[in-house]
Order: sequence, then structure tokens, then C-alpha cells
Amino acid sequence: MTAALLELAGVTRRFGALAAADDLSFQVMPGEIHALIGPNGAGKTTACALISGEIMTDAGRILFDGRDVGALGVVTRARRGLVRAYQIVALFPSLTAIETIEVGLLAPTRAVWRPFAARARDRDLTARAAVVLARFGLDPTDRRPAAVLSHGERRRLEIALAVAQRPRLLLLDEPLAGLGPDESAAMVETIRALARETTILMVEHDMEAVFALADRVTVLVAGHAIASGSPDAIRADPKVIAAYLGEDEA
Ligand SMILES: Nc1ncnc2c1ncn2[C@@H]1O[C@H](COP(=O)(O)OP(=O)(O)OP(=O)(O)O)[C@@H](O)[C@H]1O
Repeated sequence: MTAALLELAGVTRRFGALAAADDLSFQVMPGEIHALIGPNGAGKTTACALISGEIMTDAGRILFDGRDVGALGVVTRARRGLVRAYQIVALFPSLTAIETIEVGLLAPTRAVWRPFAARARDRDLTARAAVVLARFGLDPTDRRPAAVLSHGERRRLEIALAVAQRPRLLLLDEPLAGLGPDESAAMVETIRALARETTILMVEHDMEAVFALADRVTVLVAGHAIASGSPDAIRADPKVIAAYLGEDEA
């Protein structure tokens, strides 16, 4: 039997009286696109933040490649290959797209803390960053700061930055949010292509995209995973229909 790449076992995280993660357990297998779905407030974003290390668990274990990463911070988890895509604008608003990716390429080497010295030593850096940008349909010669890129361009840059860090597990929180139909379709294709080189765990509200992309789906309700399975099994699961998917038809 293949070992899980990521395993949450009995993870709980409280905010005051509310358990945003409540005895949460599920597994992400190597090579799959795994979607985390659930109603608003189910705890999907909290689960992402717990997995990436932005917030810590109150109880339970998070295993990445068989090792407990629950006590490690964001940077250490990212260096091990557990990388979340962030809203770029909040991080590097004044950098251009290519500078943003250069930082991402340096991050796994720790050189991010002294980027200018490292840049002088790594003459390939700009060329490598250009290759990453091109994969995401972004222009390496674009001198605009990230803050003024269009919403769709920023989403692509956000994922490109995460990919530059060579993730073994890429965490995507609502990659299609705010995208128009054409941009969404392009992003679905991008995610499918990324899945050839990295395992993907994504939170997504767009059910059509989830069922088109995901190999397996986990359904969260009130911080707890009520089901994990193939898209077909999830769609047919009476617990899921009652708790979530049935909502639309109610
Ligand atoms: N930092 C926080 N402090 C207090 N409560 C929080 C905090 N973060 C999340 N919560 C609460 O935890 C619950 C789960 O929130 P979370 O954002 O993880 O859900 P979600 O499934 O991602 O929701 P959505 O689909 O609306 O994005 C919600 O009730 C939310 O109000």
C-alpha cells in the first residue's frame, strides 16, 4: 500500500469556543489532486493554515512524508516541500513578476534573506525565473509592480511563486476565485499540468472544476472530515448530499 504524502490525524484547532478543526483526519496520496470542499465556515482555510504552519494545532498530528511537521514553522515546512500559494500583493507589492519569482527560486536555498548578494552569484536566476513565468503565461519583461497586475495575472503569479519553490505538495486556496470563465478554464489546465510534477491539495468552491480536476475529494463539515473518496463516490455519498451538496437543491 502506498504511504500518504500528507496525513492529518485527529487535528483540532479552537478559536475560543469554536473548533474550526475538530478531530480532523484525512490523507493526501502522492501524485493526486485532492480537493477539500465544504460549506462556508466549514474550516477549509483553517485546515490550509494548519497544514502550511501559519497556525498551530491544539491537538492531533500533521505528518508530511511520514514525519511529524506539526511543530515546524512555515519556512521549514516549505523547505521540506510543503508550499502554500499566497496572495502575492500582500507579500511583495512593489516587486515585478520576474523579481517575485527570483525570490521564490532563492527561497529553498535560504538565500532569500540575502537576495541581492545571492543574485550577483547566480547569473542564471533571471533566466530560470523567466522560464517559470512563461509557463504561467506571464511576461518576463513586464516592469509593472505586482500590485497593479490584473486579478487573473496576480493569481497566476501567486501560483508561479509557489511552484518556483519546487513543492512536493502544493496547497492552493481557491485558485479559481474571482476569475472569469476563460481565465478559470486556463487555470484548470494549469493545475492539471502542475499535477504531473507535484501533488496538489486545493480548496475550491467551484464544484464543476473540483469534479473535473480532483482524483479524490474530502468533505469538511464543522471542522470535521465527513467523507473522502473519488468524485463519483463523493457525489453519491448520502452523508455528503445531506450535509452539503444537497444544499443547492434544497
Ligand atoms: N482567526 C480566527 N479567529 C476566530 N475565528 C476564526 C478564525 N479563523 C477562522 N475562524 C472561524 O473558524 C470557522 C472556519 O473558518 P474557515 O475560514 O476556516 O472556513 P472555510 O471553510 O474556509 O470558509 P469559507 O468557505 O467561507 O472560506 C469559521 O466559523 C470562522 O469564523
